[in-house]
Amino acid sequence: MKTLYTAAQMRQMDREAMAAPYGLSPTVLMENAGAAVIAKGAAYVGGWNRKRVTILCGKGNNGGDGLVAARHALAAGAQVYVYIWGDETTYSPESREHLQTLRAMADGKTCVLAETPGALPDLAMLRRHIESSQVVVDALVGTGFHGALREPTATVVRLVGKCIRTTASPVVLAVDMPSGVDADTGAVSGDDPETGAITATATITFGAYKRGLFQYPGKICAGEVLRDPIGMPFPVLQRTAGTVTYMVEAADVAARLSLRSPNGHKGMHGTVGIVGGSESMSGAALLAACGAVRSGAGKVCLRVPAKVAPACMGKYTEVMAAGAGTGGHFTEADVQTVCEEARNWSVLALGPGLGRYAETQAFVRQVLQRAALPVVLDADGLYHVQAAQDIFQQRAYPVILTPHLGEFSRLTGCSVAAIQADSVGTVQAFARSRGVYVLLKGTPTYIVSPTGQTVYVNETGNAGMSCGGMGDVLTGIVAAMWVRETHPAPAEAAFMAAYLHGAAGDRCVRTIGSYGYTPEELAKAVPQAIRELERQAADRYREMVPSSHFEDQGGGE
Ligand SMILES: NC(=O)C1=CN([C@@H]2O[C@H](COP(=O)(O)OP(=O)(O)OC[C@H]3O[C@@H](n4cnc5c(N)ncnc54)[C@H](OP(=O)(O)O)[C@@H]3O)[C@@H](O)[C@H]2O)[C@@H](O)CC1
Ligand SMILES: Nc1ncnc2c1ncn2[C@@H]1O[C@H](COP(=O)(O)OP(=O)(O)O)[C@@H](O)[C@H]1O
Ligand SMILES: [K+]
Repeated sequence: MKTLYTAAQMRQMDREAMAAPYGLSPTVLMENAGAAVIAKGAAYVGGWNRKRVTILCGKGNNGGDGLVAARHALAAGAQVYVYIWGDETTYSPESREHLQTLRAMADGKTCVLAETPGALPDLAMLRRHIESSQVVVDALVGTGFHGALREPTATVVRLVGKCIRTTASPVVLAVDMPSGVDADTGAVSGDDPETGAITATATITFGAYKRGLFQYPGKICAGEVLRDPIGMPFPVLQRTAGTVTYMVEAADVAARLSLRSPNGHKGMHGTVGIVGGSESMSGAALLAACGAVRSGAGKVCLRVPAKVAPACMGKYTEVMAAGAGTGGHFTEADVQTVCEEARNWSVLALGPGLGRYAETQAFVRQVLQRAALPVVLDADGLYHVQAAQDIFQQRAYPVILTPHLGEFSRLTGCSVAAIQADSVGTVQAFARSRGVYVLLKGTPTYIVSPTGQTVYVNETGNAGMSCGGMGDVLTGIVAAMWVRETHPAPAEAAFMAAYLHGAAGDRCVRTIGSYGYTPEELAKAVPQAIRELERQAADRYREMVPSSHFEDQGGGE
C-alpha cells in the first residue's frame, strides 16, 4: 500500500530527519529535492539537453527546490529562465544559499535569473519565456500552501494556465505539489483546476506521498505522481503516528485473495443473505445478489417482498430467491421471517431497493436490532436509520455502511461540499461516534473502521461506473469478501471489494467501452479482475524466485 500523509505529518518527518540522531542538513534535503525533479522529470521532457525551461520559484522552500532544479537542468544541457520575486530576507537560509549559487551562474543567456523582489514579475516577458519553453517547472508553493492563492502568485498561476492552453503545451513538472492544491484535501480554490492551481504533466513529490495528490480536483492537477525519498532516513519515512491513510494497490488485494483450499466446499465460502427490493425497485437486490455470486460466495439467498418474488426468481438460477410476507414492500410483519432465515446466513446485505415506505422503517430498524450476524447496510437501508443511529452501538455484530456522498450527507447532517472539503476527517469522526465501519463511495472511495485511526483509499474505477445499479453490485461484493474462507477483517473485506469493483469496471472499459456497460456486466467481470490479480501475484513470485529454482523443478529446457 502507498502511505499518504498530510502536510503536518510531512513537516514532522522533515523535523525528525534534521534532528538527532540523523542530523540531515536542510540544504542537503533541498539539494536532493531539486536534483530529483531533474532526474525524474527527464523521462517526461525527453532529456534536458537543449531544452528551454521556465522555472517559477516561490519564496518558501518549494521555491528553493526550484533554484536547485535550475542548476541541475543547466548541468544537463538546458537553457533556464528562473523567476523569483519574493523578499530575500524572508527566504530560509538554505534557499538563500542556493540562490547565491544560481546568481553566480546567471549569464543572461543560458541562465536568465529574473529577480523582482517584492514586485510582480514582468508578465509580458514571462509569457514570452513560457511560450518559447518546452518545459515549465512549478516551484511556487508546496506543502506550505493554505487557503486560496494570493497575489501575485494567483496571477502567475492563471498566466501559466492560459499559456498552456493556447500554446504548444509544454511539459509542466510540479515540485512536490502542484501549486494551489491543498496537500491534505486535494482542494483547489474556486474548485476550478484551470485557474486555481497549476495543472501538471507530472508531480515529483518528496519523502512521502501527500494525500491531496490523490483526491479530486488535486488529482487532476498532479498528473502522474512520482515519489523520490530525497535521502530521508528510512525509519522516518516508515513512521506512522496518528491517522494513517493507505492507498490500496493490486498487490494488497492479491495477497488477500489467496487461492481457495483445493478440497474446500461451499460451506467454507460463506452464505450471503440479501434482503431488499420492493415493487418500485426489484433490480437493485438482484444486482447485489449477482455481485455476491460473481465474487465467489458459497451460497447466495435473496429475500424480497412476496409481490416482487416472481420477477426475481429464475433471473439468476444459482441464487436462492424467495418472497417474504404478502406485500410489495417489507413491513414490521416480515421481521420474524427474515431474522429466522438469517440464522443460516453468514452475512446480511440489507437495503438495495427497499424503497422509502414509512412501514419499511420499522422493518429495517428491527432487523438491525435482532439479526445476530454481520450486516452490510446500503441504499434505502441507510435512509431508514437516519434518525436512529444509536442502533449500531446496540448491536453485538459489526456493520459496514456503504453510503454514497448524498447518503452520507443525510447520515451526518453535513453538506456534500463540507464532506468533500475534509472527507477523511468527516468519515473518521462519523465511524468513531457510531461504532461502525464506513465505505464512503466516490472518487476516491474511503474505508474506515470504528477506531478511525486507519483510512484506506481506493482509486480503481472510472466514470463509466456513474450509473444506477453499480453501488448495488458493490454491496454484494462487500458481503461476499467478508465471508471468504480467510475471514478478512471488515475493513479489509471492504477495501478488497472496493478495489475489485473498480478493477472490474476498468476491465469493462477495456473490453466493452468507456461507458454504457451495465452493472451486471461489471459483476460478470469480477472473476476476470480476480484472475488478473492472481496472474500479477504469480509474476511477482516468479520475479522473486530465481529461474534456476523452476529449472530444478523440471521447468527448464
Ligand atoms: N518534504 C521534505 O522533506 C522537504 C521539503 N522541501 C520543500 O519544502 C516545501 C515546503 O516548504 P515551506 O514550508 O517553506 O512551504 P512552501 O510550500 O514553500 O510554501 C510556503 C510559501 O508559500 C506561501 N503561501 C502559502 N499559502 C499561500 C497562498 N495561499 N497564496 C500565496 N502564497 C502562499 C507562503 O507565504 P506566506 O504565507 O509566508 O506569506 C510561503 O512563502 C515542500 O513542499 C518541498 O517542496 C525540500 O526543500 C526539502 C525537504
Ligand atoms: N467516476 C467514477 N470513478 C470511479 N468510480 C465511480 C465513478 N462513478 C461512480 N463510481 C463508483 O460506482 C459506484 C456507484 O454507487 P452508487 O452511487 O451507490 O450507485 P447506485 O446507488 O445506483 O447503485 C460507487 O462504488 C462509486 O465509487
Ligand atoms: K509546487
